[in-house]
Amino acid sequence: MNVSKQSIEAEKRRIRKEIRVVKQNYSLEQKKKLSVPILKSLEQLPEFIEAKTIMLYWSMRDEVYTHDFVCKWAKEKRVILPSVKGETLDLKLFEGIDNLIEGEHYGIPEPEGSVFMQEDEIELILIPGIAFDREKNRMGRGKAYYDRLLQSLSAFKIGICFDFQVLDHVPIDEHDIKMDEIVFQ
Ligand SMILES: Nc1nc2c(c(=O)[nH]1)N(C=O)[C@@H](CNc1ccc(C(=O)N[C@@H](CCC(=O)O)C(=O)O)cc1)CN2
Ligand SMILES: Nc1ncnc2c1ncn2[C@@H]1O[C@H](COP(=O)(O)OP(=O)(O)OP(=O)(O)O)[C@@H](O)[C@H]1O
Repeated sequence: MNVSKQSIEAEKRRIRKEIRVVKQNYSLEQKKKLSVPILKSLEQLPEFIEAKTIMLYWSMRDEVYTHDFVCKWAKEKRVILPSVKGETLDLKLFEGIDNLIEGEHYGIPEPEGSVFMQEDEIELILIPGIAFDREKNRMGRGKAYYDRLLQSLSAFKIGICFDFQVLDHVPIDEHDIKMDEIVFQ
């Protein structure tokens, strides 16, 4: 691995640590409250309003809280969630909380059932991240799941986060894929 790649990864590690510390100042309840206005602005974007098939995520404790949002919009739109499959993400249709099972590796709830194959029908993807910058760069948890997934999808990409996750600059390497929009508050 060359020197610049090493320093990018070191910088990403430093940022992940820094953000983790800030997040510890907020309880789950506080994060749920902070998530409400963020999701409100998401719902107002024309790209969101118009999309019929959207990929969301089932939030982990440190992310913008999406559980109620997923259930709400699944009544109006086709909602897809990621399912961890080795080093890649499968896409699966959300068919209600009762059909969620614990995912492999990280235990994130994900739909049980067959893989959603019509990838090109996904119009919008909501993507969590550890940090974003104003150039719409994103860095995630360091496993490159979304970077790999986004290579093959042409949907409108929206990064979502709390305001303290927006930095002046996040380090990027050649694999990192820019967002089309960042929603935060
Ligand atoms: N809600 C949610 N679902 C998602 C993702 C995500 O970021 N958020 N993913 C996006 O890629 C995929 C899962 N990727 C993950 C990659 C790494 C870790 C992870 O390293 N966890 C650490 C501890 C948590 C942390 O780093 O803050 C661990 O298990 O030790 C978790 C999930 C698919 N589903
Ligand atoms: N599309 C890809 N194919 C192969 N390797 C990749 C790809 N994207 C990134 N990598 C490598 O995977 C490692 C982790 O990448 P990176 O730090 O960019 O992940 P991330 O954006 O934080 O994670 P995620 O996308 O899961 O949220 C790096 O060594 C990176 O070079």
